[in-house]
Amino acid sequence: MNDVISKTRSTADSNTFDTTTASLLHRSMATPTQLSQPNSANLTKQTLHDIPKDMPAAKMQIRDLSFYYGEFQALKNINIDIPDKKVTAFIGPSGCGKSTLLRTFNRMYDLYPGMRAEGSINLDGKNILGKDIDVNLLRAQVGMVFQKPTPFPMSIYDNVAFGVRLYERLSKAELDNRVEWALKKSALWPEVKDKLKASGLSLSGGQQQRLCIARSVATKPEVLLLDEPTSALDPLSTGAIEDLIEDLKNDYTIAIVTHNMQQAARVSDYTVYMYLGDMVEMGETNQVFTTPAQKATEDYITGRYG
Ligand SMILES: Nc1ncnc2c1ncn2[C@@H]1O[C@H](COP(=O)(O)OP(=O)(O)OP(=O)(O)O)[C@@H](O)[C@H]1O
Repeated sequence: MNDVISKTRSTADSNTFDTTTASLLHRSMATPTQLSQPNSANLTKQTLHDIPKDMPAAKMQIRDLSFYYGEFQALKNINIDIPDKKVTAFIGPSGCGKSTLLRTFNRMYDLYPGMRAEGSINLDGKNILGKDIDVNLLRAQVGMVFQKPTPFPMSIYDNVAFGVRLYERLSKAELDNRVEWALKKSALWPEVKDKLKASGLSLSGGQQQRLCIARSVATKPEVLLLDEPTSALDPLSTGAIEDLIEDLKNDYTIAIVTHNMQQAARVSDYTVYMYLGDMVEMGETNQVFTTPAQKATEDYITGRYG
């Protein structure tokens, strides 16, 4: 697919994509979150050696990653492996840097002046923080779904076809197939197949979020980033998205930020606990939730934090 993207990207209207993405991001990044006050300060500093030894093959390797909003350091020397075709959940108190970390995985911060990352993030062995990286191509490889459903003001069909049209040249029949495929992958097809020309904005919140997931998977990314994807949804829609995540991990490497401990426990294979910009603990979800290595992790997941 990368070849296809490389060949067609130069002819695509990438400005349209960037402008739309930028306005979406502006909405999601504009309000800095309040820093939480600690009550569990005795953390053992995480080091590279603390990455679990028996991890499956890593799709992404994050090494000594620091991130700055101007002078403020939001991420401090993070070292994590993101396992291939697994779900990795990021948990931690408000303001600990979960969303910031997720946004480094496809360099969303590039759209904003004064933000910078140091260290390296290797995607299949290539450092995506390098100057030579085509960020449009990167964002096709690493798709993102935001907290609030953000369908574009266009038809359901066009929402899903949007990114595909930017990066690939498909015939009408091929595009129809891709749209149907993505809507089926996102468990939305039965509900929208008879109204593909209706506005994406006419769907319910839960349907809109599945539409956004369809839009992301339509370009066939390798990694899917989900930033609190169900926080604005009712329990039924949340259940549908969680089932979907379970299904999608057969094909994609998924990183999810969630405030919902039960959700992290339900959907993820690995869990990362973060605190004030540090990665405190990473392990198999079952281990992190039952026998956390750090007292701070235990306090947080048992609700004794804060
Ligand atoms: N656009 C920004 N400009 C300046 N500082 C920011 C910006 N976005 C986030 N921050 C700061 O960076 C730190 C990490 O924020 P981030 O949003 O990544 O935390 P989070 O763990 O995702 O929080 P939440 O769970 O509340 O969404 C916080 O101290 C926050 O105030």
